[in-house]
Amino acid sequence: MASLHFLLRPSSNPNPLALPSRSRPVRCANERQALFSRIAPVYDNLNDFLSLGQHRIWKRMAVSWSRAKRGDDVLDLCCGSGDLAFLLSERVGSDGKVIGFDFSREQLLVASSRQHLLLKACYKNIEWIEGDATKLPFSDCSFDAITMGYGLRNVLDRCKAMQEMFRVLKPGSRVSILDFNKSSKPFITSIQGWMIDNVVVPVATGYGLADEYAYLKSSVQEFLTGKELEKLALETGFSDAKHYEIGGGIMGNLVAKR
Ligand SMILES: C/C(=C\Cc1cc(O)c2ccccc2c1O)CCC[C@H](C)CCC[C@H](C)CCCC(C)C
Ligand SMILES: C[S@@+](CC[C@H](N)C(=O)[O-])C[C@H]1O[C@@H](n2cnc3c(N)ncnc32)[C@H](O)[C@@H]1O
Repeated sequence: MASLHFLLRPSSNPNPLALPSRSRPVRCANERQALFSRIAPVYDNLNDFLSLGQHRIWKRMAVSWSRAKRGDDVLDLCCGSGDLAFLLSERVGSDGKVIGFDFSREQLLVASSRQHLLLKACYKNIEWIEGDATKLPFSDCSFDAITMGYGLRNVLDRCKAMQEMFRVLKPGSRVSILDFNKSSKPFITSIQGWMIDNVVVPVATGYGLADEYAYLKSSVQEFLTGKELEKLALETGFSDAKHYEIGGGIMGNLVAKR
């Protein structure tokens, strides 16, 4: 029986029906948690549709850059519905162990149900844990690799999340962080903004999730550029950090070595 381990705690969102207004930025962790729980039922299908399946390629690249290998203990932070955790699971095999970690129980429930539906033997090596990326419940130097897909931009205290990743990684191991690229090229920024305004938000509106997807644009604007991400990693203590632009510059991936 595959492992399902949620740290049980009451929902921290007192009123999940109180949607944030598009004019008001999503500022507190509870609001973000509620946002990701609301989009959980459609998240996977919308990613496939909106990226024309490209996000699967970007996620494979992120997992490959983590250098996770057979038998490793690995962590997928902000795992959501589990795409990167499933890819990691195939790489580390049944001798390895994958932890998918997220603060949205609804996302973890989707991940866990996919784990049971996909029926691959190696997926038994995945455990889902509910918690906050800025307070990881793991000992120092526990993991051989960490991945994080579309997570860091959404975490309120990015410095703390980076410090926690550094703490739980074994020396010599890598973290691979995939996200939208906050480009310094105005052309890329305009294309990205145009896609969100004219494709992503109109499609999401059809599911009653306009505000949730409009948040995407402001979150990319408030994110760090590739150079700033490299600087953050080095300041956190990582010995090496390199940011790669992918998907024509729309996406980026930071690889940092402890
Ligand atoms: C992978 C996608 C979205 C992930 C995602 C991340 C978030 O932080 C969210 C926050 C709140 C709500 C939703 C999300 C969320 O879904 C989909 C990305 C779609 C893009 C707009 C990219 C479209 C790309 C092109 C179709 C492909 C072009 C590639 C080519 C090589 C130039
Ligand atoms: C856009 S989704 C990405 C999901 C998945 N990694 C993927 O690539 O499809 C962002 C995820 O980060 C999680 N998240 C955001 N802030 C978090 C935090 N502080 N602690 C734990 N999870 C967080 C959300 O619940 C959500 O599932």
